[in-house]
Parts: sequence; structure tokens; C-alpha cells
Amino acid sequence: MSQDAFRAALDVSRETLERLDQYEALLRKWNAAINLVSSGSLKEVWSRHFLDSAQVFSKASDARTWADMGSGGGFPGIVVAILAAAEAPDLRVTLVESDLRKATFLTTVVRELSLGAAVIPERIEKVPPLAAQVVSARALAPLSQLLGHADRHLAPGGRAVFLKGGSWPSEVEEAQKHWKFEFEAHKSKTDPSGVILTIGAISRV
Ligand SMILES: C[S@@+](CC[C@H](N)C(=O)[O-])C[C@H]1O[C@@H](n2cnc3c(N)ncnc32)[C@H](O)[C@@H]1O
Repeated sequence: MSQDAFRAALDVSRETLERLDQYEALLRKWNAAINLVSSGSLKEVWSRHFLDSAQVFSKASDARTWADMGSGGGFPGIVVAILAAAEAPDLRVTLVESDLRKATFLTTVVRELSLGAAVIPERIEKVPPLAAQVVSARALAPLSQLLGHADRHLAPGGRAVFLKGGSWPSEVEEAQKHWKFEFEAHKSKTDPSGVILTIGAISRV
């Protein structure tokens, strides 16, 4: 998918497209030295990473505080911060990433694109409660574990937005053994078997 196809799938401003272009250039430059994303998926960066992450923002664009856990090369957290720069300028995004080289990359992107975001180079388990209105994650851990992190880092009434692949029904079933929660599964635009799970009212069983 090219920038044009991304634009057809999602109505975003020229300013946002320019920031995504800058982000793509930084990803390509740094990916040569540190493995931020697989080189195969870099060929389809606009669909596999940008559009995939943008779906997460669209599920909670009214938030003011957002924590993305295990951001890696910045998915979905950096894309959320880029979309927010034009559409929700008051939103503050916290990116938690335990790998120091990736966290340095994320800090560079935040600085060069002037994003409303901060990076915490730490394991999410060690970070003091963030009291975020939204927490997100992609490819970090099974749902049951993610709910433990969400429970600790969400403000009262907050919600989680997780990108999940085809195994999501069994992950929900397993998580329900340990957690009570309300959820909705929204069909992914980028993965035919994947969903965006929006989850609220999380408490231990
Ligand atoms: C499979 S990658 C996914 C990265 C990104 N979310 C994506 O979808 O492209 C998982 C990332 O989480 C980070 N990570 C793993 N365990 C973590 C933890 N406990 N706290 C914070 N980051 C963690 C890893 O360093 C890695 O960058």
C-alpha cells in the first residue's frame, strides 16, 4: 500500500501525511542498524504499520492521556501521536519501551516531529501507575497479561485498545478466567482475521 492508498482508506490532513513521510524516512534509516520492524514488513509500511496503528487511534481519539506499552518501532504509539498532532492536539502519549536502542529511536522521532509524547525506557511492570485514560499495545503479550498492565496503568473509567490477530477468541476465553471486563471486537482493516479489541470495566475475578 502506498501513501495514496492510505489516504483513500483514511481521510487525514496534508500535515499528517508529511509527518508520516518523515517517520517512514527515520524508520528506514534506523532499521538498517537496529531491528525495529522486519525488512519484509517495511515494504508495506503504510498498511502493515501505519494504517494498522491508525485504527487504534480512531477507537479512542477523544482521550487526553494515552499510554502505549511495548511500542517497539512506534506501533501504535507514534502513529497515535502523529494523528493526534492534527486531530487532538491536547492528547499526551506516553510510550513505554524496555529496549534502550528502540527507546532512543522513539525519543528521536518525538523530538524531530515535535510530537506531544514522552518515552519511558523501562519495563512496563516497573513503571509507576500512569493513570492513563487509554492504554494500547500491539504484539506485546497475551490478553490476560495485557489486562494486568491495563488494570495498573488505567485511570478510573479508562479503556484499553489492543490489536489482536486471529487467536483473539481463545485469548478472550483464557483472560476471562482471571479478569472481568467488557469488550467489543472491531474487524481489522488490515488483517482479515484480526480485530481491534476495546476493553473497559476491568477488574480481577
Ligand atoms: C514484538 S515487539 C512489538 C512492537 C510494536 N508494538 C509493534 O507492534 O510493532 C514487542 C516490543 O515490546 C518490548 N517489550 C517487551 N516486553 C516489555 C515490557 N515488559 N515492557 C516494555 N516493553 C516491552 C520489546 O522490546 C519490543 O520492542
